[in-house]
Amino acid sequence: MKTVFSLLHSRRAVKTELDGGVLIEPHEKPSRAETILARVKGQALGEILEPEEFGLDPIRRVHSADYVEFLEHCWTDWLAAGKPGEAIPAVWCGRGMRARVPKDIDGRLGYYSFAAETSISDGTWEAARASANVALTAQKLVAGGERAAFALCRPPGHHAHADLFGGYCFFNNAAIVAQAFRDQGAQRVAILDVDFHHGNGTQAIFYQRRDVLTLSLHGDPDLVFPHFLGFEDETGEGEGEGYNLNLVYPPGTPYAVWSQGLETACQRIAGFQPDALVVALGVDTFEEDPISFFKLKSDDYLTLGQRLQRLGLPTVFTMEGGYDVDAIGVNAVNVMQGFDRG
Ligand SMILES: NCCCCCC(=O)NO
Ligand SMILES: [Zn+2]
Repeated sequence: MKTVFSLLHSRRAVKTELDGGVLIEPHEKPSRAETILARVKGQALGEILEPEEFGLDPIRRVHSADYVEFLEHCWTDWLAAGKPGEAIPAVWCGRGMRARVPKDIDGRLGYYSFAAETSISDGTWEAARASANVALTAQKLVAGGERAAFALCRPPGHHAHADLFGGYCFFNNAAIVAQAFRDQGAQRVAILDVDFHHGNGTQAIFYQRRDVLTLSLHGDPDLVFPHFLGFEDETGEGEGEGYNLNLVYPPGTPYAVWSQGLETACQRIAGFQPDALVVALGVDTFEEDPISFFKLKSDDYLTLGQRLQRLGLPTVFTMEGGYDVDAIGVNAVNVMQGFDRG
């Protein structure tokens, strides 16, 4: 399987993540991508390509123009306001307030985000743009005939809404890929999110649409991020009713249980008969992940890859979460090797 990777991921090197009331070293750090890349090379998974430049149009097919504009200028606006630290949202449009875009950078940070753990600093814009280019390059490979491709994206994307960042995500790479398939003539696309956390952004982007089926297996939002979306009664709206599936699991869930949900999702995908499949691949489902509570083991990712291959669909993998850096390379590449072996 070919991998797409950009060294520009390393421009995303914030020093802070708000966690438990303190600023910690971010879990979403450059060594995650470097470790996965080393494993891709060590396992001779396949050719490694740099991304092509696709510009802002494919991004704006998913994200609002004002949100993209905000992200491009956020850091310089923050500096111009004389702020001493990294850009962290601290005020939001609470219930009963007015959802309008303020002029002030503090107000705009809150307007365009849903969580405070995702700091912004110099280079975040460049890295997020490169991550979307990585995903679009993988999509182009698959649209061009490759059975599958691995978009080694960093920063991740599945929490990003059309005009909201959060959960370490800025551009929703999986959604951008799905929309690119649709814009190139695919009638139906499925997005399967196997990250530990609910793909709230992906769900929201396609919630009223029936051309893109969104499915997510994840930790109970009553207990974990993103807390305010991802419950099993969210099945789509209007035209999209019946085209969203959430499967929620408790602490300690092992592969034996999680894989039953995977099977349910795979059967739903098969019934939808998509022209392409996008897999939002987080491996924070791993038993040792520092911020999650499932109990998948490294070999389970081989089995996961094999099951996905059996769907028989052109497939783009977009890298999402996974924070046990020692294991992330083995776990992520196991999915690809399981897929390749079929
Ligand atoms: N306390 C913030 C947790 C953000 C979750 C990021 C993630 O892995 N999403 O898939
Ligand atoms: Zn996650």
